[in-house]
Amino acid sequence: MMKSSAHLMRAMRNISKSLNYKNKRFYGAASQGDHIFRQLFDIRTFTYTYLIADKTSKDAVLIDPVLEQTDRDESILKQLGLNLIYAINTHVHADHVTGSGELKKRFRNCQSVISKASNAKADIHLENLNSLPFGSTALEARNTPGHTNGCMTFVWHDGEMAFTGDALLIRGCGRTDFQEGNSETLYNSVHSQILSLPKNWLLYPGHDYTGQSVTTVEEELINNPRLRQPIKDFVKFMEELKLPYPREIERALPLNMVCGLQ
Ligand SMILES: N[C@@H](CCC(=O)N[C@@H](CSS)C(=O)NCC(=O)O)C(=O)O
Repeated sequence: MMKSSAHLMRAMRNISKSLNYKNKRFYGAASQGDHIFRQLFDIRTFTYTYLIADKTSKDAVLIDPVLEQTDRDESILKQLGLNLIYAINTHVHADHVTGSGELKKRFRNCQSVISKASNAKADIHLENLNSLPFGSTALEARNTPGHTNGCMTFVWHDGEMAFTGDALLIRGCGRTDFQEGNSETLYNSVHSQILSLPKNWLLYPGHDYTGQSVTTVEEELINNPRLRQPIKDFVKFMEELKLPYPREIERALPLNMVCGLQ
């Protein structure tokens, strides 16, 4: 009996080691340590929204909220007793309308955030390497153009993770055929600003169309079929992608240029 429980403990330790799980690491949801983290999904547009909050100050941020999920986001924030201070957009989305405008109406301390390079209207415009502090932590904003000119990736050093928007998707990347997209620029952004992070850091995408939720720098360096290629092959691959335009592009772009419903 003693032997088998020791065996079980050893096996469990090995499993957590192989998952690289430390108390500090978060996957889909966590509330241990000083922070709360949630990965939320909009099934209609396959969009991920991320909630990060500081447990002590109760200050919270949402990355890439979706308009149609505002009731969900409001409920979670209120149930957890959080103050939403930033509704952050990784870029001007073409496939869905941001929830930023509606969230601002429901949370009076909430400010909309987007990159300066996006040329969109917002309360806060970020430039490369700006820090966005909340509670005792902060997000670092990195310019990662290529999918759009104004795309930003948000690096959360305390969580050892980054939110890549549509620059890097799991085993994929954002399309580069509209909104000033440029595949060479995207390749250089992803390699220099995202895949240069420590290999075990977690990467959370803006969308997933295949049922996956999280990856790591190392996994993408090895397995990303687009980005592990030399740049010239990547550019050719992106030229041949030929995806249909997003269904909601005509509704989404003008509203997202002013950070959602006003
Ligand atoms: N079918 C969806 C849009 C799918 C799409 O184009 N996704 C974009 C991100 S949102 S602009 C993308 O970059 N996809 C890359 C890929 O390889 O799929 C809709 O109609 O909304």
